Amino acid sequence: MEKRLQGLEKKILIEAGETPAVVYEMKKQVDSFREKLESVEHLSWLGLFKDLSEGTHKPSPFYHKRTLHKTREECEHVREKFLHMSSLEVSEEVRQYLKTPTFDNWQWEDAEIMVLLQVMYTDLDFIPTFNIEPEVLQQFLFEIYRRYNNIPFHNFKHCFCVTQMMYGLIWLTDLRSKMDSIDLLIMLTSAVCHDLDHTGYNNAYQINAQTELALRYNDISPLENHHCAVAFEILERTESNIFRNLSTDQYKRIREGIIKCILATDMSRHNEVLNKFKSILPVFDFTNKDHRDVLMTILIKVSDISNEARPMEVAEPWLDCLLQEFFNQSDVEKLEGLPVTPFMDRDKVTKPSSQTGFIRFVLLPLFIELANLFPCLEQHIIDPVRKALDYYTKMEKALETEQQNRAQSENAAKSKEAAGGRQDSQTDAGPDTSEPESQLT
Ligand SMILES: Nc1nc2c(ncn2[C@@H]2O[C@@H]3COP(=O)(O)O[C@H]3[C@H]2O)c(=O)[nH]1
Ligand SMILES: [Zn+2]
Repeated sequence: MEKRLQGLEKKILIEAGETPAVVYEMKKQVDSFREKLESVEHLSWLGLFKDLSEGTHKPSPFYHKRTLHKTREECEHVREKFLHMSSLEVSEEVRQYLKTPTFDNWQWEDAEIMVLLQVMYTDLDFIPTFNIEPEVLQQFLFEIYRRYNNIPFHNFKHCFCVTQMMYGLIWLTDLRSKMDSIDLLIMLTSAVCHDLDHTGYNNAYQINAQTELALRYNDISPLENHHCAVAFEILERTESNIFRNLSTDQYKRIREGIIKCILATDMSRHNEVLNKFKSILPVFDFTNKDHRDVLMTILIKVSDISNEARPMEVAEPWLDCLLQEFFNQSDVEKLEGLPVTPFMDRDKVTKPSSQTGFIRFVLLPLFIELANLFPCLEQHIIDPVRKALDYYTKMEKALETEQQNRAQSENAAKSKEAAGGRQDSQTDAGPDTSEPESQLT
């Protein structure tokens, strides 16, 4: 509209020699319309962002500067790179490294990540077992890449990390000898799909803001239901349906499994899922389907929150990304007058405070139960988490000491200032009788 108006203005200017008042009026209306659109957060996917840096809070560095969804150009560029690279052989060294929780995602760009996901499907023998055509797997992976948004944390790289941890756990625990291929396919594909089209605002926000998702799913795990629905939207299309050569019964079982796994990632169900696992642990039986189903939900939950099980140089940038997304949500909650999610509030949370509580009360209790079933995991996922807890506990103490020191020196400076002020006023008013020295003089 703006462009057409500019064109019209130019034409009139050439023909009439000056801009008529009616054009000025129209320009004013277009400006005010743009302003209106830019201030409406829920229209952000139009690419018309309200820049939160105008507010009193420090702006999130890039969150609002980007469009939520990937652009067509961005996708095509990555797709071309991916297709080009997918024919290249991935070295044995990388294939082995990919099976370990020490894998560093930050060293790989998105097209390479897609190749690595392809390697996972290949090395778990899914291609021949389920008769998956390479082009269909590539199309599936491309759609997955496309439907993760440009947000700080719940993005395609997070999808990869969760899937890679799941993949690592499958190898470390030798699950291939304990569960059948369909279960493994369910686990890996659930991890790939588990946060599809996340917008960077959690369920509490969805429900409080009465978003479209909350309305659609009646406030019941709106996000997880959506991630799952998007997954099956992709799988409904023949060209990206990696399950298209399976029997109806196999497809049914896979669909049921994926739905269970993705819905279990809703953290409001954390205790429910963990308690179920604890109750069957003493009698855990791999031949029991119910037991295997619960284990699958635990494995996806562990993978989903496993950043702190990674080396510090991999984990710490993830925490920055998470806090960026958290702070953005709480900023928006404040702006919209919604209840502010306490653990996302930049005025209340610090890096170490966020991690010590999370590791103590959420991560370790969950990881320890999984390690009860698979003691070999202790060194791979529990030891690094304990190290991280130690690191953040020390950081928290250092921060507290620094705050105390700062408060003390501020108080000292204030008292000094007050004393100086008093002395000045006393000089004006006459001798200070309270001071021994002045009494002597
Ligand atoms: N504080 C903290 N929270 C985490 C971490 N990893 C995951 N989470 C939380 O766990 C949640 C898992 O589900 P979500 O992806 O919805 O959102 C995630 C975050 O809220 C972490 O390292 N630190
Ligand atoms: Zn996730």
